[in-house]
Amino acid sequence: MLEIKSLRKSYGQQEVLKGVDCSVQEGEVISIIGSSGSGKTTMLRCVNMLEEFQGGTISLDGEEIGYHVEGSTRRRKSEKEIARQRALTGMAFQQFNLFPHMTAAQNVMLGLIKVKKMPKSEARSIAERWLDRVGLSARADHYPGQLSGGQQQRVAIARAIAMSPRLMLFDEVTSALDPELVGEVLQVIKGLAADGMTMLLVTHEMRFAYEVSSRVIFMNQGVICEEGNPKEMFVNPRTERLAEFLKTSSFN
Ligand SMILES: Nc1ncnc2c1ncn2[C@@H]1O[C@H](COP(=O)(O)OP(=O)(O)OP(=O)(O)O)[C@@H](O)[C@H]1O
Repeated sequence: MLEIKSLRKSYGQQEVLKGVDCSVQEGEVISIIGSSGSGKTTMLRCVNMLEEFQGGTISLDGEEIGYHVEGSTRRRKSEKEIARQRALTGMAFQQFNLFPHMTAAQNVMLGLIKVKKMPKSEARSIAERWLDRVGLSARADHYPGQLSGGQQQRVAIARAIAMSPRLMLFDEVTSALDPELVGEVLQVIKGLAADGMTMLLVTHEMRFAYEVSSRVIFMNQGVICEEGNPKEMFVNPRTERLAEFLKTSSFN
């Protein structure tokens, strides 16, 4: 469903993605691992159209998405087109980015009303359903400031999924959480994986990547260095780089 071909992305003179090729099939749960600065977050941000890229293509269900810049000109897309394409992928971030003056339910409803043009009552019932799914039905009318970090992250995940994206992107969603709150968020992601949602996760939680992923992608210096089934890869890494990375990671 997702096809990334020869993706290249630079920030100024620094080339961060140096030709990434990756295809994702429906229902796959893929963890992207690798040391800091290897380009994991940048890759997700290109897919979610938060970053421009200079080379390659990203296609979702055969449709080319993303911002490709050729020389100094961007392939022009209308705002409407960008909003529609961005809604094809949902993204949850390390920082939850909830609107503090809106309740949990209102945060989830916002995109449904503004982007999907849904009537308020319908948006509310979808928000309630997803908040219930992430274990927060009793907190629907609480403001982010009244919720723990783990609860806020679960609202952020519910907000992204309520938009019915084809693909969910998770960018280190547990990194900003106190250790005792990590489990509840990982549990929600595990549940979504069990439901068959297609997802790409950037994570430093190696044990989680091992348990939940159908495939793991190891990135190093802007390229995919190794990929495969975590059960094989983590036990018998083919490359020295992955072996070294696993030694310094939390996987043991
Ligand atoms: N907005 C930006 N402007 C300039 N350079 C950036 C920007 N965002 C990221 N970079 C650089 O791009 C490189 C890749 O960053 P990226 O965040 O994709 O790595 P990562 O693998 O996700 O790392 P981490 O695990 O630390 O999040 C890094 O060298 C980073 O400093």
